[in-house]
Amino acid sequence: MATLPRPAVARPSIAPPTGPLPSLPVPKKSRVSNIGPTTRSSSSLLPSPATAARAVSSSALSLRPSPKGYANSVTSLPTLTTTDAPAGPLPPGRTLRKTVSIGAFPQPPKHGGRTPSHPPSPLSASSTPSGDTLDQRLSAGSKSATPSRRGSIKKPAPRVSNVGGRGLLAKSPLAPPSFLNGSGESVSVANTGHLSLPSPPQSRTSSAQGSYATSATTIEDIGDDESRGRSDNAAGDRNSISKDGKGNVVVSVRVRPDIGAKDSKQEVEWEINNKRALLAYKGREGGEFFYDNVFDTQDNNARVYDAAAKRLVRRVMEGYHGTVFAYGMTGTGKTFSMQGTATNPGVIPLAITDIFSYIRETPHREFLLRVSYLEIYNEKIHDLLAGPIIGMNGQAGAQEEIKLREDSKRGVYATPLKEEIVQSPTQLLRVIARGDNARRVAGTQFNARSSRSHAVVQIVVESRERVPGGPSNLKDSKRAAIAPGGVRVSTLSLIDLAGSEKAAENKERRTEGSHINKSLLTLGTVVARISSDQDKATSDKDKSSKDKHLPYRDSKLTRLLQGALSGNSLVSILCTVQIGSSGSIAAAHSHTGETLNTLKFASRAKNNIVSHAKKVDESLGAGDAGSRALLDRYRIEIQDLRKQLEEQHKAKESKDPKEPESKEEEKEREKDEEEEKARELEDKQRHEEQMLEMQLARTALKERIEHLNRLILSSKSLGVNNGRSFSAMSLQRGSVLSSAGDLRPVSARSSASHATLEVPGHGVSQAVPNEGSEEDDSVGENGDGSATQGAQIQALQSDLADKNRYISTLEKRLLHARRSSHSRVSMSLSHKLGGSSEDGGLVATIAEKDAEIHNLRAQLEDKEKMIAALTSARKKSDTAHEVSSDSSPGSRRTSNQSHQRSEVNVGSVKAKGSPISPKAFLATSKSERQDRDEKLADVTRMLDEMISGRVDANGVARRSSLRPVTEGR
Ligand SMILES: Nc1ncnc2c1ncn2[C@@H]1O[C@H](COP(=O)(O)OP(=O)(O)OP(=O)(O)O)[C@@H](O)[C@H]1O
Repeated sequence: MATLPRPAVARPSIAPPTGPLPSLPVPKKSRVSNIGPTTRSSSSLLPSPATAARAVSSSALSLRPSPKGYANSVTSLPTLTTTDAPAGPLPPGRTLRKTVSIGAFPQPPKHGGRTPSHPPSPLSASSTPSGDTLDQRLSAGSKSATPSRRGSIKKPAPRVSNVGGRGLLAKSPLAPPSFLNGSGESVSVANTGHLSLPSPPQSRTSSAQGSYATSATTIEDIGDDESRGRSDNAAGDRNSISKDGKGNVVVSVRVRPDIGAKDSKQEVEWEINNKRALLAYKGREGGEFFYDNVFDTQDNNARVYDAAAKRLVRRVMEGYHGTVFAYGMTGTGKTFSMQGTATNPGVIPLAITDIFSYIRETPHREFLLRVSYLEIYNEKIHDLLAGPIIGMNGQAGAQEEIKLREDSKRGVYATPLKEEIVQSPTQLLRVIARGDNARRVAGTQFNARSSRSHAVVQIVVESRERVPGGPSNLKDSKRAAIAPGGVRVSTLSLIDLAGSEKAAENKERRTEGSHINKSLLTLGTVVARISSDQDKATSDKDKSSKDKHLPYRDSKLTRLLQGALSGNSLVSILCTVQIGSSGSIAAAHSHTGETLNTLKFASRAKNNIVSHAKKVDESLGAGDAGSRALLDRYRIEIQDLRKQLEEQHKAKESKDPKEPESKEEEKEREKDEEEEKARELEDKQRHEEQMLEMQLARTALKERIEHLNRLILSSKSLGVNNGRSFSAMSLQRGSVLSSAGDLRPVSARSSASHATLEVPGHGVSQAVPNEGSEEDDSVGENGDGSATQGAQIQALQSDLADKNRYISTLEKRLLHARRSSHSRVSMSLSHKLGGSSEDGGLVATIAEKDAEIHNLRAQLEDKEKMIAALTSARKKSDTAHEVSSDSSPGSRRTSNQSHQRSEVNVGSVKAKGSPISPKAFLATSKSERQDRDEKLADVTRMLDEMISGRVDANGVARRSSLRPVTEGR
């Protein structure tokens, strides 16, 4: 069993599209080697560089009438003659690179339900059920590895009746999957550094045939290739492009090998001269047909591509619209030429290789590629990339109808059509292979896998100048995002037409055939009517009026090709024929007729179609053309996103999501702390105020106590130890005596002595010294205790009342101060008191002060008791005095007078006067005086003890109140 052919270098990776671009061979060099001396030595029919040069320069050839028969039958077709250019030697070793390049290309998948006529992809070998297929592929691979024109010649595969592919070819689940993974899955699109584009949407719906926005003029960018240092041997010398635009249309004829032909006579009648690009029929309707290229049966696809499409593809990359289509009878090799095989890739995969090679060779521009794939089947357009439509019931549903529309900018386009953005050759091939799988094919009389539809691959190429310095320079504005130049949007259309055929026996095939034939007939009609006078001198208005008379609308095919046929596009037409035919003579004769028709079509196309394709305008991101350019959209979107990112970054820098929170928290905390401090301060102030108030209260209490103490001391001094007190009492006594009416100065002295008590806040009568009171003094000093004691008690009661009022006033002030202070700081105080040692200390202080106040009050009460005791003693003394005086009227009177005095005259002895005369007082018995003295001594002792806290005030008023003595009594 043969082994798989191994290329010299690794095949392109079929890794996911997100991976880096695979290492691609350089197709130009590879394919150039195909026409090198080594290859050419194998056969005289091998193409040479000279042939290639001649082929491309054919547009500059002179036209002359054909001397042979075909010119007679088709008089309108001129015969082209040319002169071969000298062949130049090719560098050795290119054969190997060429083989690698071709062999590295994947095979567009075919349905597994049929016997493939093309060798399948070697990468699908493991799943290929047919060993023959594998052999075929290996055979093809071997041939490819040894470049030879024989490599492309093989026996046509036996026909297989197959039905499937949308009802034509059954797509068996066991069908070998394409190595391109053309299973209809969406191709993921990822960033690619090569394209320098962001990850775009995977696909989008857009037009297919748009972008024909420029008016047809002659090519004006001569020298583009030279500026790149590239030469295009296969496509020919750019100088061969005539100014009349004929160089923009390349018509080639490819002869399919027919190894199984039984009628050798057929081949004898034909002359195929690829050097001269001549195809001559020596039969009855014979003639010579000259084209831009004639490929014989041993020319492989690479040769075809180099000569017929390579230059066009390059021009598309430069900004021209280009259309390549294969035309010919069924089974003559259109699909073979367009798609090729794994070992003999056709125009489409080679173009894809070239596209990405061009991108690599053009670092100063950035590109975006999107691809769509449609077919026209029975005059209906179907999207081959849309995938199966699943209806509500889970079954296949109908695809949305695709219509052709036209506008002045985009020309004729199909919509809605899915477009997929591709970023690598593999990805692009996968997408196309997926469309191939969806294409309708069926077995016919002449082709086991006949294309039953016209298939149109459209690759939209967007490109723009790269901005120096990278995308960072595109920060300023949207306008800057598309600066310095606009975006070119050009379209490469690669079309594999269905083949014309005779009426088939199968009704379905007949229906298909009728549509195919009708559309091809329309195409022929349009091509036949296109005047070769359509040159650049023709105005657009005249041209459009002419277009209106052409039957483009008679078929969707011609409608879709209108832009290309009317001159807005570079055009390359590859007509395929088969010379010789197996079968009967009649069939062979019919076949020859079809071949001649194809040749006639090619000749008309060659002569009539004139393209004045012009490099498309670069859109500046505005208008319809600009709006179609995804490159602009993405760039602007990138710009916007970048701006947003920068703004977010700036915002983040200025206000870090975490920092602001922490700052806010910190501020909050600081605020709280400040508030706390303020509260603490307020609390402190309140404390201080409280302390101040307490201090004030304490001071007031102290003052009151001191006052009371003074008062007590005075009371003591009156009757106990203090001689001076007695002196004072004597004064008091004197006053008492004076109050009796006889001793006026006593009153005055009494007042004076009373004033010495210094009772605050009490109106004191001015002391009037009485010089004549000596007697009174002596009386007092001598123990006139009775009158003196009552006066003392009265004075004490008066003072006590004053003191109580004073205390009451102080208490009121304290209470008021507390209330006002409490109203200011009560709230903050409540926060601060809890817990702190300072607060605890404060509380303790307050408690201490309260206790102190309590003690003071207790002392005050004791003193009140003392006063009460004094009062009681006085009463006893009075009672005793009354008892003693009851025996004499004088004494009773004195008692009455005294009682009357005590009741009425409390504060002013002087006012009432003393009813007791000193004599009466002195008349008291000695024993009584002694008794009084004893009692007075007892009272004095008791007072001393009470003051010192040793005596319990039994039976006296409680301590709980600070009532004035007068009230308490
Ligand atoms: N140049 C060629 N060399 C070798 N085999 C060829 C060549 N051209 C065509 N064939 C073979 O002929 C068969 C028919 O070719 P193909 O399917 O490409 O014809 P077609 O023109 O596309 O037919 P249809 O119009 O019915 O689709 C295929 O098996 C293909 O491999």
